[in-house]
Amino acid sequence: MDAYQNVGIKRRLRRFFRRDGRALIFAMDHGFEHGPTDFEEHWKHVNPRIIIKKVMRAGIDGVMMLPGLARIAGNDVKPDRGLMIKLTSKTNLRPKDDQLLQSQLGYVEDAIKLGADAIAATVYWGSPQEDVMMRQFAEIASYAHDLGFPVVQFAYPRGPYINEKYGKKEDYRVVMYGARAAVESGADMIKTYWTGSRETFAKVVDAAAGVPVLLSGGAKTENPVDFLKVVYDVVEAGGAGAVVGRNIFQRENPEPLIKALIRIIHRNEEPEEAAKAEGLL
Ligand SMILES: O=C(COP(=O)(O)O)[C@@H](O)[C@H](O)[C@H](O)COP(=O)(O)O
Repeated sequence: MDAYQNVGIKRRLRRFFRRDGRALIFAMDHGFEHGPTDFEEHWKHVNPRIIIKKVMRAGIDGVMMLPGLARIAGNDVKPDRGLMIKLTSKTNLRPKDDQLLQSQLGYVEDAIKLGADAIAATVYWGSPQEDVMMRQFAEIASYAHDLGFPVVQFAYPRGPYINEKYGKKEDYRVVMYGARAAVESGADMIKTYWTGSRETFAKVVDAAAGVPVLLSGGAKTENPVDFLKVVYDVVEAGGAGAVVGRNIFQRENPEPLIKALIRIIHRNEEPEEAAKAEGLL
């Protein structure tokens, strides 16, 4: 028999992942991490209740938010979809030297009170502050697991040594190192960067040894098909889907893009085919 908390972890993960083991999750932490200017393209989306209603209608599998935003809009996330609460963050206002640290801004209890189905935290692997984020993650994961909650790691390699040795943080060797570090530190789901090709992303997936790896969306692409192609390659590489912010909320009407992403992630449709079906081409 499973321990009680293992049942809780499995049940809660199912609110994000469909039977195919894949998920499309909407990210809405940009007002804090990047600043409200991220919403200026479509200013009404700065209101989480407006954009979350749109993504729900389009069929998104889950939503990720910081605790205070979940207080405002968590209830708009339908009960059969996953609510992920992230407990660490940083503002863009910090001095440059402190940008490589994510600080804890809430507690596991807060996420539980808010109805979370999963609890997330970032680790910048390779940062001079890596030790602080490892400890934060360990404390959050240990407590959340005890209470039956899955833990998501935003496993982002970032730091001076990485740039020196690998040239860029998206080099697959360092992305797969971050994914592996996430697995070995106890993550149940991993969010990380695109490595630029299907072949290299497949190595990241292998390094994660069965823990689902989701793409971190990145900046909005002018042509939506370009983004669909990346997500297609992610799932072809064995990735478990995507966590997407700007490519959704920086479009006035994000519903066709979300529906096209769902076709790719859950129905294995090709990018152009999915784009045509949703009127994007
Ligand atoms: O991880 C984040 C920020 O990463 P960043 O420091 O901008 O590389 C989150 O703010 C976002 O949730 C994540 O980037 C997903 O949103 P998009 O990249 O798709 O906008």
